[in-house]
Amino acid sequence: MRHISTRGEAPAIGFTDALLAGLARDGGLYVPEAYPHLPREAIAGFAGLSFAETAKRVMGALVEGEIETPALDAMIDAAYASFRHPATCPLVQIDDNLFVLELFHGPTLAFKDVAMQLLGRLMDHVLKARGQRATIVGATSGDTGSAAVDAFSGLDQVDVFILYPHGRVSDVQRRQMTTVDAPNVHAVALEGTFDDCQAIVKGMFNHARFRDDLLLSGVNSINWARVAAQATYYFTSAVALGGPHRPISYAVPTGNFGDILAGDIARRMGLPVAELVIASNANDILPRTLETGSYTVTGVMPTTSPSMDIQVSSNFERLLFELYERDAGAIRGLMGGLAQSRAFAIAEEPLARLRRTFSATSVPEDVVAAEIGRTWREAGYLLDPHTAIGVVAGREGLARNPGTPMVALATAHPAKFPDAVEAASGVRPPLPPHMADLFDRAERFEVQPNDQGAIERFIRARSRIPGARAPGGGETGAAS
Ligand SMILES: Cc1ncc(COP(=O)(O)O)c(C=O)c1O
Ligand SMILES: N[C@@H](CCOP(=O)(O)O)C(=O)O
Repeated sequence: MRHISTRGEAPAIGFTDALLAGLARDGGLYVPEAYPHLPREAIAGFAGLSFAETAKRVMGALVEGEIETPALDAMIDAAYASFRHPATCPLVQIDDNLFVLELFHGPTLAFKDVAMQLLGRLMDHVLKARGQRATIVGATSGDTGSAAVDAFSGLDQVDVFILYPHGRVSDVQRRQMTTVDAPNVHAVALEGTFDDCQAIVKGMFNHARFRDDLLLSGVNSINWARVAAQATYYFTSAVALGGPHRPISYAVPTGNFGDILAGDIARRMGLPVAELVIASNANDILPRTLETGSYTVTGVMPTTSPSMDIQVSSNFERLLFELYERDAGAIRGLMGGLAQSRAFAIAEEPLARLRRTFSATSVPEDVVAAEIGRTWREAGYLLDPHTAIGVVAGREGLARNPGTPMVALATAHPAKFPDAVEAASGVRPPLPPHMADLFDRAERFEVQPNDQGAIERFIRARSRIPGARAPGGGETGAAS
């Protein structure tokens, strides 16, 4: 299967090339030329399968033979063996027809592990087979970075540079990134926001000389393999609740639009999904876009759900590509507008499609805290602030459609955000035993200015790729 760029000006490539490429060379994001379709009977046949067995079928369809099946299956088995729950991603019922899908049983306690544990193995496998090295760059508001550090630390083929917004991630998130003593891992505290980190990462991909010298690769959800690997849990949860014989709804705490896009991918692959609800915190660019048709970037507001303190939702571009019926020229126009004036307007028909297939809500801080308290009192279940936003949105969705089961994605373990959880519920969630000494470990990170040139010099100086330490020429790339 070939993968094409949403901007239409990069060559079509296979799955493994898309895996290593991250961002396409025209600045766009890769998507498959056509989504593989899983027949209803095949999805029904997932009933009773383990998470890993389901992943083999879902990822098998998306990888489509580009990696030999025994090798892919072994990597999937190893990835999900790292989870600390026998069901990998269990469902827990917290109210009538309302379920949370716990995605946080992986090594770093957030949903990112589901894809990242597999991505690390896939990249290592492909790089070794090709005899190549890579420099992985990532932007994080806290969770992608910790998951990437865990998945890639100590690997010979890669150096990892993670940019996070200085002072804007939780202490647990920061320490997960800064206390890993592996020479190939570099945690960079950027003096800026997550959007600034993401803009620099995209800018480095758009700087051809730097990208080529450093053999750049990405682990954010701009990487097609990341979002593809997240589709599995929509299948496992839907089938557990009676799918595909009845549609299931999902409320998804959303920032960069990767997790909810994975639900849309599952739907395009044939899974009956009733509603996909975008659940935002006070950084409400997506609910505003659905309401007004105008995608307008404003300043980022710090909240108790810092991983969702995002204004530029990268993966929305993949959805726009579908809403505009794969008109890459139209996407180039919209993204040009975004780069120039921090805004674009969605045309009437694509907007109508967007409103038919998604709904959205923005949850204020006091409501997040109230939901954590309510769910603890009524169900004895402790939500992290991100998950609480999904639960609020899920309750709203259930009020619209009480007969359809609603799954709120539990994207992080409450112990990652103990201060907010304690303030809202009176309970301080402890870290699980494998992380109990996190606050005793020494930290290692470097503060850097919000400047792409400075970050490129920082990376070159620490690269283990022969020749990459020499300063490169050429213009610095832009973020769009
Ligand atoms: C805990 C948590 N919840 C929700 C999100 C939002 O997910 P996405 O960026 O895929 O929309 C993130 C960050 O990505 C996160 O770390
Ligand atoms: N919330 C994320 C932001 C990056 O998202 P990604 O899914 O594109 O990697 C984080 O925790 O880093």
